[in-house]
Amino acid sequence: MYKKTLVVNINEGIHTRIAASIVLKTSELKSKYNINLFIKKSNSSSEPFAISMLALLSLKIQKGETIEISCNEDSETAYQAVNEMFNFINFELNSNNTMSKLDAIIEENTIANEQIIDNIPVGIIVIDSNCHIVKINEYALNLIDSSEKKVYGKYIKDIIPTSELPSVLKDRIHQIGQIQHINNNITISNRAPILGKNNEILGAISVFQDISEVIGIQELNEKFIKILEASHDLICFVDEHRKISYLNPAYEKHFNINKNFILGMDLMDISPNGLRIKVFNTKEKLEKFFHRKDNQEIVSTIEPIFIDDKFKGIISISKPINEMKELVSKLERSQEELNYYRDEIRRHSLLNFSFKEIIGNSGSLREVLYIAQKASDSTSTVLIRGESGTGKELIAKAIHYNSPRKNNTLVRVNCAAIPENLLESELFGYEKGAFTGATNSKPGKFNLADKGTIFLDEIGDMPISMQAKLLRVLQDMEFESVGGLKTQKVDVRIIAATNRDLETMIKNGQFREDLYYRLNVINITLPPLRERKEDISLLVEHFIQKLNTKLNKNIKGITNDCIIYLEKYHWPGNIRELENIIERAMNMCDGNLITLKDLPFHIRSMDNKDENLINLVDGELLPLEEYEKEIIKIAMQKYKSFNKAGKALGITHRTVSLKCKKYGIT
Ligand SMILES: Nc1ncnc2c1ncn2[C@@H]1O[C@H](COP(=O)(O)OP(=O)(O)OP(=O)(O)O)[C@@H](O)[C@H]1O
Repeated sequence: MYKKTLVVNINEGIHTRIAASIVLKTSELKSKYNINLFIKKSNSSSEPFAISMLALLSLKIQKGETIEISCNEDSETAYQAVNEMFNFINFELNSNNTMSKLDAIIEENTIANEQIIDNIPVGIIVIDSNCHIVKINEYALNLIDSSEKKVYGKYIKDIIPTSELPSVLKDRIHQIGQIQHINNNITISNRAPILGKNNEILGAISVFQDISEVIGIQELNEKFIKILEASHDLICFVDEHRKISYLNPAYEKHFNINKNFILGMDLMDISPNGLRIKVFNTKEKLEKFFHRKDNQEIVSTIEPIFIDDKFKGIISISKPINEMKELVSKLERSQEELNYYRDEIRRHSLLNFSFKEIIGNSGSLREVLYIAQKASDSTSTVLIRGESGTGKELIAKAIHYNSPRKNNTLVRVNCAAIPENLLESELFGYEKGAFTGATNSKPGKFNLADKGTIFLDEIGDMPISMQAKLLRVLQDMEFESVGGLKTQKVDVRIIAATNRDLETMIKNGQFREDLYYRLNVINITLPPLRERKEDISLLVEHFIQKLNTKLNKNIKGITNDCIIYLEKYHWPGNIRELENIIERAMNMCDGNLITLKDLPFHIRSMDNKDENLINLVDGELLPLEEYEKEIIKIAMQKYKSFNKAGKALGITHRTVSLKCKKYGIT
């Protein structure tokens, strides 16, 4: 490459006529030496431009600036061509440097053109025949967020990678209305080649406009239409010329009309006395107005539309009242149901969770209730033992709902009912993706019981592997969910229950001893019903009352014979069994008193006659007082008066009364 620098000494710099002289000289030298010449400002980092009017004018070379003339060959002819151009500028142009009046007019014209291009509200980019940017206006610079200095002389694709101008140069074909993405904006562009007098290619021009906003508005419009079409309200637009311009499908359907016959019609011709015409004329909004239209009751809101203070028509939105009435009555019905269930739940919670609902007057039950009431005030772990059906769950609920935690949750986990492989995730929860099917994370029972109580029912059936994990929670109140890395801390009160013989299970290695001691802080053992038969008559009375509501019956009581038989029975299923037998008897009962025939056969067939007067308990005799208590009770149940009972037993009524007091017989 051969190059030479010189200082421009022309008073007005390289203005239009000078640029034209240089271009003319360049084409002379091209025909003489068949060589291309290039020019650039010496201090500029951009590539040299092939000499052309566009390039020279874009460089805006001023007096005193140093320029570099070059040729991309290193030959003798290149040397001569560069030197001739150097001499031409240095000696001919630099010395002959005054601007004529004609030059001034041409220059003014060029400047005016430039200003027009800069102020036009579209983007303009011009490239020369080498794809270098030679003109870019303000609009385009704003769009690409750059400055003239950074882009002039640069290869177009380095500045706008999506530019199609190089292909316009190559193919010499106009491109019209092309969508182009520039710097996150959507533009529409026209592109054209710039051809010289002899049809030679001088460059290419792109004129474009940012239409991002237009596209955004179009999208918004489409979404808006979708909303209108999906709405159940009856919607109608009337434009500023009083023509119907839109009806939504709900409107068409409700009034059974086809929009194609209505759209474009004058509102005056369709509904000359309606509310819409009124709002159209007065331009005053009508809100929630009840009226009749086509014999149907509807409620409408009709509003004038103003855009930039200009009246653009009206919109009416209506709802048929029948539909609303239906909705309101549905809502009222749901509300009633809700109130009913709310009351039921409240009633249930009051009924079920008070100690008063635990029936029985026997010493053993009173002892249990005393401990349970004390346990309510404490936060210590409670272990409730007792045969199936003795009321363990009832006691657990009573403890929770009488404790300071009563406003938080009581969560029951039946350890025997949950499969071993699910128990851990049930208790401690799991994280999303912890196992196949875990599409969402789920909290465990311990999370749900935070600040409340967890009731671990059938704890004796908990698999030994889980017992270790449970022990950790009992010790530290800490655990990790399945698949979770974070240790979670909770504040949970533990009540456990079982009907299993934990001590034997420990001996057999089926229950952890350490867990047993952790659980067994407050021990409540519920006596089986056969050991507190004195509670049977009270329980029977309680169940009759409770079940009358459930069964919609009005049973008043039970005969004494029945009670005697019920007390003789050994109750393997305890209170649950008694409750079931009373429910059955109430179903069998024809009158309002349960009699022997209503009891199941296995109870009423228990024959007294073959038995001894006194039954031995496990082959052992009981203390005399126990028998005395039993006899007095039976007598009082049968005769209901101290006198009569005394007569039957051969003792005074006073003795009967004293014995009743002694043994707590009411
Ligand atoms: N003292 C009581 N007073 C009134 N009802 C009771 C009493 N004890 C138990 N019941 C009733 O007996 C039924 C069985 O009670 P519960 O479910 O509490 O027994 P459980 O010992 O937990 O039984 P399981 O070990 O089989 O789970 C329930 O309907 C309960 O309301």
